[in-house]
Amino acid sequence: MELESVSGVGEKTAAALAELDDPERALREGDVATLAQAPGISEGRAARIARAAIRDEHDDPGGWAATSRAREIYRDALGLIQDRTVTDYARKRLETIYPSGVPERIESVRERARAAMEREPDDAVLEALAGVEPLADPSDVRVRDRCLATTDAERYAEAQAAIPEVTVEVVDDARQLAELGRSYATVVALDESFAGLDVEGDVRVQPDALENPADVVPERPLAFFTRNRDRIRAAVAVHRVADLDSPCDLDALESALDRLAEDGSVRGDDELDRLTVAVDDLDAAVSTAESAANDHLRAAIEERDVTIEGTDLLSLVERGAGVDSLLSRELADEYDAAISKARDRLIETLGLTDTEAVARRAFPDDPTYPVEHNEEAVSRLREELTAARDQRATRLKRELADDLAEMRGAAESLVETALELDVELAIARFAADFDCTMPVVGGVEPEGRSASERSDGSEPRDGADDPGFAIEGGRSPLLDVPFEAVEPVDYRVDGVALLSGVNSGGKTSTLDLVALVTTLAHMGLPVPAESARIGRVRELHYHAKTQGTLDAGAFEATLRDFGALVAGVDESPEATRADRVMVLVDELESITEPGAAATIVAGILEALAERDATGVFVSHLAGDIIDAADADLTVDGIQAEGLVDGELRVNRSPVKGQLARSTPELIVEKLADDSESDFYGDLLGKFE
Ligand SMILES: Nc1ncnc2c1ncn2[C@@H]1O[C@H](COP(=O)(O)OP(=O)(O)OP(=O)(O)O)[C@@H](O)[C@H]1O
Repeated sequence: MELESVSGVGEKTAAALAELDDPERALREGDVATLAQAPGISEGRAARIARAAIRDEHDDPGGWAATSRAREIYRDALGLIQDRTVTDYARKRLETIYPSGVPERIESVRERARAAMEREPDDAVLEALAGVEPLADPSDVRVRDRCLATTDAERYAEAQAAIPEVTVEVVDDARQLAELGRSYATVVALDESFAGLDVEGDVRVQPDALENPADVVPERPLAFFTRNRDRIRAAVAVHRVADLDSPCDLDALESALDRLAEDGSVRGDDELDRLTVAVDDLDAAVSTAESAANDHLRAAIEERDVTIEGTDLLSLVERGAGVDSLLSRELADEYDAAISKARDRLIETLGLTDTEAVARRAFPDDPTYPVEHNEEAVSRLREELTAARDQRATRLKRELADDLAEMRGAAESLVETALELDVELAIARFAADFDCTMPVVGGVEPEGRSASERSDGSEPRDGADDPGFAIEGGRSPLLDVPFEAVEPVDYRVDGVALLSGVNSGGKTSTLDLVALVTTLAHMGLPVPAESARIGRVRELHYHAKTQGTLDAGAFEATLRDFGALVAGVDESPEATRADRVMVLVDELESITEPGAAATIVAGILEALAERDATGVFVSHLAGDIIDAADADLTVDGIQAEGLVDGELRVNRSPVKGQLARSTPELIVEKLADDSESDFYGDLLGKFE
């Protein structure tokens, strides 16, 4: 896929995306989280790019939500599902689900949503999901205990490029190589010419080392697991609690991860632990052993009566000799015992085995008082212990890297499956929380079968493929009352209809419900209704109520919008199904004075009705609009069933073909019933 061929992706964005490991995959799969890792690409932009890529794939012109209110309803619908995600990934991933008029696109999401609705959202799974995140790139690895060596300048550059984690040294000869052997725990010589060379330390001759970098630096493959250890573990936990099929032996993966410490080292190896402690505690152990020797020697000297002949004393004083020679003569045995104690103590404290001989040299044979360790021997011991520690650590890393290497693909798929499960569970919870069902969209049944292609010979559902919509038991989660208190609404419209109703009867809420159900249906998602049939449309135009009368300029602009809308539908006189639009308008009359408004709304409705559009226009002027219209217009009404304790009791489902009585009329009627006076009766008569 050419990155620049994605709509809206210019040269700069394409360059940013190209920095990703596999931008084509991320685009194809709508992986917003990965796209957002490209430099300078925000999450919002990443979601737009992913949507554009999906649109391109489906030849989808976009722009289904054609007005700002329609886009708000889409955001609200998406928000309801996003609120039910656990991971940030799923939240962003859902951004790639958008309303579309393209049947293949709708069906591909519906397929997924159907599978999602089969899932049981379980608290334990949600808890486990909390630790899952998309896999991150490991940070750069730097290894200091190993080096590569070569005599060849070209090979040097090659080595630097192939294994940048270690230092590459140029050597002239075996002597220089041997020197390196003393500075590094392991030296890998790249030249064949060194084969058979016998030098001290861990110096290997491996001419093919650059072909297998993981062998030299097992830290490289391990870095992926070190960086992502906790995420992979969480994904394993998700697979266990959700009882998902796993691509590898989860126990083996977990136990391998258990061996990996947070800093990338291998843990749980007694020998490595011993060597690590020995290096760390060496100075302290030497000084304790030294003190023990001195304590022994001091006690011995204190207890001892030393007889010294006069001539000896004289010679000592004359020669200015120290007491050492006296010590060696008189206390040789005691000194030996003290030194031996110090050596044993050092070996025992550090648990030394292979390096015992060097450790013994840390305390000299020649008697001195106080006893002093031999710094050179201690340094040598430190070097040997450090090299042994590092060599063991590398060997263990190599073994662990080998074990884990074959599980990398499985680990990646575990994390991906867990994250995608979160997307599905969010849809499942949305569907469960709001009693949703899969709607019939554009004649395609909930289970994905087209009404016109029934292979089992059964009759298609009546009117499944018709324009308009029919919602039964629709309950909008966007209402300002708790969902349990939302009264179900039945509403069906074929063509265009005026919706009248008492004040606060729920006209705007009904439009919102129709917009929400239509939007969700075109996203390929379940809808909050007992059942719903939605005619497929190319665009949704939802115009919210304007606050107050518009000035001349704004009024003209609004009229132009409607003019363009009508003209847009008009462009395809053979209005095929794919060209249909849905228009929802709330109290357009508020833009200007009532008389003119009724005439304008009537004109727009007539034009839309002629063009096979689906439309609902909420209006308090429904009666005047019908009068102003030349054609027959349908008017539905949200009726008050009466006044109870000064409150209107409303039937929230619009009654087809009935102009709703207004609130003032209902109040006058109540007063006429209650009062003796003829005034109210006469007033009531004027409403007819
Ligand atoms: N289906 C419903 N179930 C429960 N409450 C509802 C329902 N529909 C509407 N309501 C309640 O009625 C209130 C008024 O609804 P809405 O604003 O839709 O009425 P309206 O007819 O458009 O009012 P207006 O006459 O001001 O245009 C809502 O805020 C909500 O509290």
